[in-house]
Amino acid sequence: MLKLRIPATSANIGPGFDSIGLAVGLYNYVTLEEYDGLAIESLDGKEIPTDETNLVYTTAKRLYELCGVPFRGLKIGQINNIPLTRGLGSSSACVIAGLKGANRLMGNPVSDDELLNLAAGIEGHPDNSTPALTGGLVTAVFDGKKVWYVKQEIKNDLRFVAIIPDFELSTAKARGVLPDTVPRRDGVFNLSRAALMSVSLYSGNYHNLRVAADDRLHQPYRMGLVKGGGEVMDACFQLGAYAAYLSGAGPTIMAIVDANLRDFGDCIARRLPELGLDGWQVHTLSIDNAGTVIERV
Ligand SMILES: Nc1ncnc2c1ncn2[C@@H]1O[C@H](COP(=O)(O)OP(=O)(O)OP(=O)(O)O)[C@@H](O)[C@H]1O
Ligand SMILES: N[C@@H](CCO)C(=O)O
Repeated sequence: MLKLRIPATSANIGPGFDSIGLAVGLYNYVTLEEYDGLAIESLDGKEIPTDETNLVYTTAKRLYELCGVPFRGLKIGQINNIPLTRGLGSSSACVIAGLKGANRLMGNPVSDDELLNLAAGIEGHPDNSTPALTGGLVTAVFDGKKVWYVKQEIKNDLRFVAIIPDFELSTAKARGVLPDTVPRRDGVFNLSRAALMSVSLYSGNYHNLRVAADDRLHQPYRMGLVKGGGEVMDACFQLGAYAAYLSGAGPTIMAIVDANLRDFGDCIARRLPELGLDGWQVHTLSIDNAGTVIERV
């Protein structure tokens, strides 16, 4: 039996739509073993699909088929700490668990880079799936077949404070509100900031982050789907965050704060009820530079 640990991921980081993402220290755990049939158990009682539509199962089965290895079936156990459909890469975590786990069960016939290509093909974009496997800060291009990427380990002097609404927002719905074309000035606005975000996080030039996190490609269109999101962003800046942005497709708001700002998470959690946002959760997370780990064989 295998046990995998897969990190949550935060994609886009403001302007890097479909191209920049990072992994954080919030983990799903998945056990996998070959089995005659299908048995999927949610070990923490969270509601997940336990039939043949389960994403860990479908991706694992797909890799067996791609490799031409007879597929008997799988027994899967899941601990699901990454909240579903909240912009923290829950689907990528399943895809990576299925691919990495199946590959190991078959004796590792496929390279990690090829697993990343397959994962991006399944997800449609590489900004969650790549850091979910590699960890760290990832800047990536998916050309439809291959992911061209750089992983950079970033220092542990930042905290990523995930402010998670009590409602879901599927990636499909959040992509559905985006326009097909954007003005050239918005393209220039974003590409300059995406480059600045990537290099500023890596180099520790955190004073750039507030400007670098601004975006005109997706956040202005999606914020209408996140009731209270604008107020939460304002509160993050009042409390001293370097930056705040819509994590992935939302609805989670992610604040980037200095690690020395130890009470930021408590302060924002106290502010939420004042904004009428009961039921939201706050997790203060560190960068995960390790990526997916096979903890036990
Ligand atoms: N632990 C899990 N077990 C099984 N299926 C899951 C699990 N987590 C997510 N999924 C599947 O992935 C879907 C959510 O994917 P979606 O892309 O909408 O959100 P997300 O990955 O959390 O957000 P984002 O891509 O913006 O970070 C769920 O509806 C479910 O089908
Ligand atoms: N880049 C993706 C991340 C969500 O999977 C989006 O914003 O739609």
